[in-house]
Amino acid sequence: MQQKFSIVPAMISHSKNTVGRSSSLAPKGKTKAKQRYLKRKKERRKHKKVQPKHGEGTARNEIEEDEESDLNEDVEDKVDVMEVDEDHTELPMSIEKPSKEPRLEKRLKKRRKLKISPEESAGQSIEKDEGGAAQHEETEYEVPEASAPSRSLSPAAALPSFPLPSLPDAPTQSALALQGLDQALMDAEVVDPSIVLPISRQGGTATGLSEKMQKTLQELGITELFAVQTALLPFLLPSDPWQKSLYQPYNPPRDVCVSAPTGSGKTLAYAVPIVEILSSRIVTRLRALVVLPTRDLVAQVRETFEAISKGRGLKIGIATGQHSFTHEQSHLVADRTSSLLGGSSKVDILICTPGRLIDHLTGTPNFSLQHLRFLVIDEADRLLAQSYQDWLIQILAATRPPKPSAHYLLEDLVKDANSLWEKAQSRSRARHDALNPAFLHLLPYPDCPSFLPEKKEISCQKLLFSATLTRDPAKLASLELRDPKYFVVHRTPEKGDVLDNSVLDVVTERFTFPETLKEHMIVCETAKKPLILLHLIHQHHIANALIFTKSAESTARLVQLFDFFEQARTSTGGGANNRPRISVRAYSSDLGAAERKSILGNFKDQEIEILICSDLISRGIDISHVAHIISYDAPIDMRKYVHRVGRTARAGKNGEAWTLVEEQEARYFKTMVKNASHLEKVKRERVREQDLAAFLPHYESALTQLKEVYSRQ
Ligand SMILES: Nc1ncnc2c1ncn2[C@@H]1O[C@H](COP(=O)(O)OP(=O)(O)OP(=O)(O)O)[C@@H](O)[C@H]1O
Repeated sequence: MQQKFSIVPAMISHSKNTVGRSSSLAPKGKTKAKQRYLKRKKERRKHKKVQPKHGEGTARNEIEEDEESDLNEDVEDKVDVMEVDEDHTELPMSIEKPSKEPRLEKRLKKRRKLKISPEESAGQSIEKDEGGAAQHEETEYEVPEASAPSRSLSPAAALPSFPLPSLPDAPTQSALALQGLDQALMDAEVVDPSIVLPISRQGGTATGLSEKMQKTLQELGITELFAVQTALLPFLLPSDPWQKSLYQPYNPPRDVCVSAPTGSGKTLAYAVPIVEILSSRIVTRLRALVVLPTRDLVAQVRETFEAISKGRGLKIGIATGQHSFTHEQSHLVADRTSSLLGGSSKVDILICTPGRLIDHLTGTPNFSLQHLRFLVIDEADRLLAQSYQDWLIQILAATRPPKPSAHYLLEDLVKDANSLWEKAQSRSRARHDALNPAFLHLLPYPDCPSFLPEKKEISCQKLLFSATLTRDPAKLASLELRDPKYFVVHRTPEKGDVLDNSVLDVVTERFTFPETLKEHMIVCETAKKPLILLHLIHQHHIANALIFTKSAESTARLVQLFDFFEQARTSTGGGANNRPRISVRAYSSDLGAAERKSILGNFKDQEIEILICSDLISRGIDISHVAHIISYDAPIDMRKYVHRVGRTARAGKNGEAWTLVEEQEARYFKTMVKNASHLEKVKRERVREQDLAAFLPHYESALTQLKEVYSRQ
């Protein structure tokens, strides 16, 4: 009995403030469990007395057995205490310390330590009733595993053994990628990039193009349609003339998302149908809006539109912030003085950057998007990542008719007669001409109810394009696409490809690269990178190249070093080869818009051989003679890599891409490319020390000069 009580303080002694009555109460209140326990104990004692006769138990064994039995008792005591507690019998508060068995006491002390819960260790006392429950839980888990089987008297079934917990198999990468994916993307039409379709002037039906357009394209040297165009033109220009009509309020067109490699002709894929459809318009309204991320791209796309819309009478405008706001306003809107509910546009097609577009939406009177038939978002993934003034939300709101205000007027009539009067006044002052049918309820007189099931859906068709289209469901949802149709221009799977699902490849960023592109990488020491770049350019006679750095600052520094090197090289007779001094210029956001335009013009005219640039022109820019791309600073993600290298090998031309990878970046870069299943396409090149030797003297002289310049600054 003493042993039984000796265990109780072990469970509660750490809680000095526990409330309880005298110990004499506990033995008296024998429960059935206690009686069972005492019976078992008796049996065990009997059994022990018998044991020495059979075994050769030493004194030590006896002690161990004793301890074991104590432990078993300990366990059972705890069970008893639990039962006592369940019966709401309070535990004894003061218990005598056991006078014998120091080893057991040691073990108990150890266990006491283990039993201290975090709250208690923080000095909190536990109320006995509440703490009791907590202790029960502890007690159950504290039973040492080894001692569990020794409860020989418990029935085996009382201790069911459960299988060990095991982790389920992780879902495959492809399963994860497809989770939450838009069904429309899963049902995408996959287009083989090698498909071409001749533009024949006789059989116009194959391409759906008008005679006029075929003639224009052929004059531009375009004799066949590229893959993305063969898929998109029939979709946007169906043979049914009704579906080609300017507005389709009863059968609004489906929205379109296109993922196609760099240089595959996406611009013409949307520009041609827009020009074809808008050509039937009679009055000028803003009917096509093309949003692009940079001014340079706006200028480029404008050239394309102007080239293919010759003789159509369509007016094309741009808004990029390059000119003053009033200048732009005067080019976009005909009448800014009177209030026109239908807006007043001077252009049919507007190509713009999102920031400037929002400025006009909010600050230019009579600038309206209610007549939009096409909303094009090119480089969609880049633009959707940009949240400037919630540009997308504002644009979409401007294309939608405001909610009919009939109820509103009635309710407001009661609430605020004054404001209603003002509204009615301002509307009646506004001229109502040119209202889109879906906006007719803006008129100050009531909307006549009709028995005809008249739909008033807007006919604005959204067209999204990118070489690295987003799969982000949230971003796609923000576009409020109407029954979207996806086109994915993707290489057909090669033998041995693990994944042969093109859509899966797109969503897992296994992008398609131009067939005509050759890729290399050079792993090098950071300190030797500039020297290796110079060697590369001279060794491979590189010209018509874009060299990408990580920032405008790096661009400026590298250009200066390059200039000093060329100066040193040519002043001593040409150095390693007799190549005349290479003309190199910087192109980054550090330069003003006019200077950038002029530099880009000079590069296009091949007056500048090499352009060292930041990622400002890594997207979309189309310069046909670019033969080499050098990533002086390795790109940090696959999308950036795709767009950089995509500035060459465009429209079926050959091109080479080089990436200089610093030793410490090599692992990251290789993993990135490997994850895109592209590593085998990137050939590793090695540069030997002796190859660099010829460039070293001029390089060192250039470095010294550069240091001087920077120390002066
Ligand atoms: N059918 C065609 N035949 C010949 N050249 C074409 C054809 N379609 C487009 N091109 C030319 O291909 C080049 C690349 O086209 P475009 O700039 O539209 O590519 P992209 O797919 O938009 O590339 P990126 O994703 O890099 O912006 C342009 O110079 C364009 O004039």
